Formats: sequence, structure tokens, C-alpha cells
Amino acid sequence: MTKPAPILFPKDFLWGCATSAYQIEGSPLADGAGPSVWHRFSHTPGRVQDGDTADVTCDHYRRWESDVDLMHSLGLNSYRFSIAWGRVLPEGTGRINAAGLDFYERLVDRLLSRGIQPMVTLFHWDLPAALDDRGGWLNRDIAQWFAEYADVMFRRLDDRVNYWTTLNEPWVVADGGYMHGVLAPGHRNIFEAPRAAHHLMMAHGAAVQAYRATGRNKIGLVVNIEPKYAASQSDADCAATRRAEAYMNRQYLEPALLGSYPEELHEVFGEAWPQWPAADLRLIKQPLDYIGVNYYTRAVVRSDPTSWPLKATTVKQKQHTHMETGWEVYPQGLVDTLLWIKDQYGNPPVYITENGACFFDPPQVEGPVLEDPLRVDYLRKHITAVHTAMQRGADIRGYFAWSLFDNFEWAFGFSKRFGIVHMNYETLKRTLKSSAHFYSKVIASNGAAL
Ligand SMILES: N=[N+]=NCCCCNC(=O)[C@@H]1[C@H]2[C@H](O)[C@@H](O)[C@H](O)[C@@H](CO)[C@@H]12
Repeated sequence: MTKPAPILFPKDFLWGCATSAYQIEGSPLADGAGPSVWHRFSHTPGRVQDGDTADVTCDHYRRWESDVDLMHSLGLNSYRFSIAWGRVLPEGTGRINAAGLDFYERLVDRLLSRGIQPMVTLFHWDLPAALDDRGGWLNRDIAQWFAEYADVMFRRLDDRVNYWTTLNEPWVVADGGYMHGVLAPGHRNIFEAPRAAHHLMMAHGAAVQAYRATGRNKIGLVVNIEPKYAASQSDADCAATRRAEAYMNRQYLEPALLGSYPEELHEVFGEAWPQWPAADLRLIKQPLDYIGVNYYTRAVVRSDPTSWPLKATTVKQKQHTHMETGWEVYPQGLVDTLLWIKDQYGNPPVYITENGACFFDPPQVEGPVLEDPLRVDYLRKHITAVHTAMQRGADIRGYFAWSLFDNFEWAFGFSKRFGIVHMNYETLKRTLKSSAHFYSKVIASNGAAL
């Protein structure tokens, strides 16, 4: 029996971790920063589990130098983070806050000095509250507001940042923030959700268009993809699965890549689905250098006429492990997702911009390392899935584990831990988990340690 050939990734493959500003920085109002909708939302009683806020969280705003050194010690060759729009433009447009720009410039310079490539996300959900007061994602003008902010960042950092992302997961903002009201800004309105989604994508297009005027590097869009599998071959279950796939996975990819929306959205939104001007879709469909895919789990879907608005519901797969969020662990779903993108959208360059899991970590035991075997197994199987898809022709350029640290998990507060590094929120001590050591070995061996 010959040993299987060792898994090896390309020499220039990006190996990183991902975070976002509101989730790790803390000090949301320091040095002239303007509040975001998430600062407002987390300070609104009842919105976030246990009343948690990100006023401190990982205190990365003050500990960023040693945090970059920690990334370097793990052997990361890239790091995906986001800019807090309100630190740079406290009112969202107009006046620039120099201290905010300086923070991100210093962070980028330190990353580069440690041989770590920054991948910078311009919007990771923390919209300036001042813009929400002007309608936020419901105001068509936001496309220009976002392009203005993006241009400020391009002009300051494009000489050092090689990878830009406009938006992180527009689906979560539209679905959580406007359809179901469980995320900032907390609206529950089927007429608002498609408009917010559309204006998010117009903002994406306007920022890419602005980038092409001066930019010299790469820019893309990050979407969360959750592959949908019909619970049965019945017409009802197959139709429900198509609706779910259109609503979550195609509603953002297809205007960006094809300049059109899936037909199923008319059925999903009914009278709430507007007739968008063709010029809007032309703005959204800007040539991209890559697609970022955030993958966590899959969904097995059946028809459910009582479920709003999809008339579809997820069928729990009790035979598989689940995370603390209730998400099924299903590595094959990542292979299927990457091959679906390859086959449906012309094999665009893809980065896995987020992949990770939150399990109930064992209580912190004394000692240098926290054991988290379930997360090691999750990462091993999903990184192997990436390699499998690459061997079958998918053009994957990098992988970012979510997340570097345990951090503020939105409406879950601090109750969910996705980090490969444990965060003690009282002492702010960072402690490597065994998943950090595992990931470090995978990077050092370029995959052979899987
Ligand atoms: N049902 N369900 N299925 C899965 C749908 C996942 C949608 N949420 C995400 O992808 C968020 C992404 C976000 O970027 C990050 O800021 C979050 O911390 C992680 C972890 O939550 C993930």
C-alpha cells in the first residue's frame, strides 16, 4: 500500500487569519472615531446576548503591535482585517479623522515589516451611525458615500495594500439587519431588505469603479456561501432549495459577476421585489480580481409553507457534529461550493476569506496551550477540502482561518469562541490553542502537515 502523496499548496498561496474591526479593536470612540450602528446596537438593551458590547473586546486598538508579533510567531504570511469606517470618517463622509487613518497606516506598516500581506476589508458591518441617521443602506446615495470613503483609503494605502475587499457578506447585513432584525440596525421589513441588499451591491460597484481610476492592485467582494441540498427529490423540496440558494448564495454573486439577479427572488420577495434600473446593474457588475468565499456550513432544505419569507426550512443532520451556533460540520460542502463557483461563474480566482468553528472550548486549564481537538479536526478537514477542490481545477489562491482570536461574535456577544488563540476577556491574555499550533505547522509545511 503506497503512502498517499503529501498535500502541497502552491508556493505563493496566502495563509492567513481573518478578523474585523468592531469584533477585536475595542475603543470604538477613541481619538475622534465616530460611533457605528454596532456601537448603538450593542448598547441597546436586549439586542446582544448577556448585554455584551465591543467597548473593550480584544483591546486590539491598543495591543496591535504585540498582536502583529503574535501573527508573525504563527508564521502567517497574510492577515485579513477590516477598517472601521467611522474611525476614518467620523460622520461617514466629509471630515477625515487623521488619528483613525494613522492607526491603520501603522498597522499595515508593521504587518509588512513582519512579511505579512494585509488583505483589507472596507466594510465589515460597522456602518457609521451618522450615515444610518441619513437612511444608511436604504438611501441610494450610500453608493457615493462608500466610494468617497473607499477612495480615501485607496489613496492612503494602495501603495502598500495588495488585496482590497469592498464588502464582507452583504447577505448577512440585508438578512440580519433588515429582513429579520437580529443584527444592526435591527429592522424587520421585507420591503427594506432587497433595497438594502441592492444598495450594498451598488456601493460595491461604485467603490470598485473608484479603485480602477487610481488602484494598481487587486480588489474583490467577500460573500458567505452556504451550499443548499434538497432534503428529498420532491418538487416542493427542490423548489424550496432553489429559493434558498438564490436568496443566500446567488443574490450577491450574480449581480456582481453576471449583472443580473436570480429569477427566484421575484418569488421570494413577491411584491416587495423592485424593478431595478439596468444602469444600477451595470454599476454593480464591475470586473473583479477575485471572489472571497466565507464558508462555515451547509443546509439541507425542505419545503415549509409556514417559514417566512423563503417557505423553506433547514433539516437538522443529527448524524454530524455541530458547532455551538448549531451549524453542521460538513467539509464536503466546501468542496461542492468551490467546484460550483468554478463551474457556474468561469473559475474566478477565489480566496477562502473565512473558515472556522466555535466549539465549547474546555475550561482554561493552567499551562501554555489550550486543547481544542474539535477545532483542529475542523481545520484539517476543511483545508484538505480546499486542496481537493484545487486538484479538481478550482483556482484557489489563499485560506484565512476565522478567527485569529476569540472575539465579539455579534448578537452572540462573547458566548461563542471561534479563535485559534484564546482570549481571556478579564485579563486580555492571549493563549494559543492547539489549533494555533496545528495551523502554524500546516503553514510551515505548506500543507504537508495536514
Ligand atoms: N445559519 N447559518 N448559516 C451560516 C451563515 C453564516 C453567516 N455568518 C457568517 O458567515 C459570519 C461571518 C462574519 O464575517 C464574521 O464576522 C463572524 O464572526 C463569523 C462567525 O459567525 C461569520
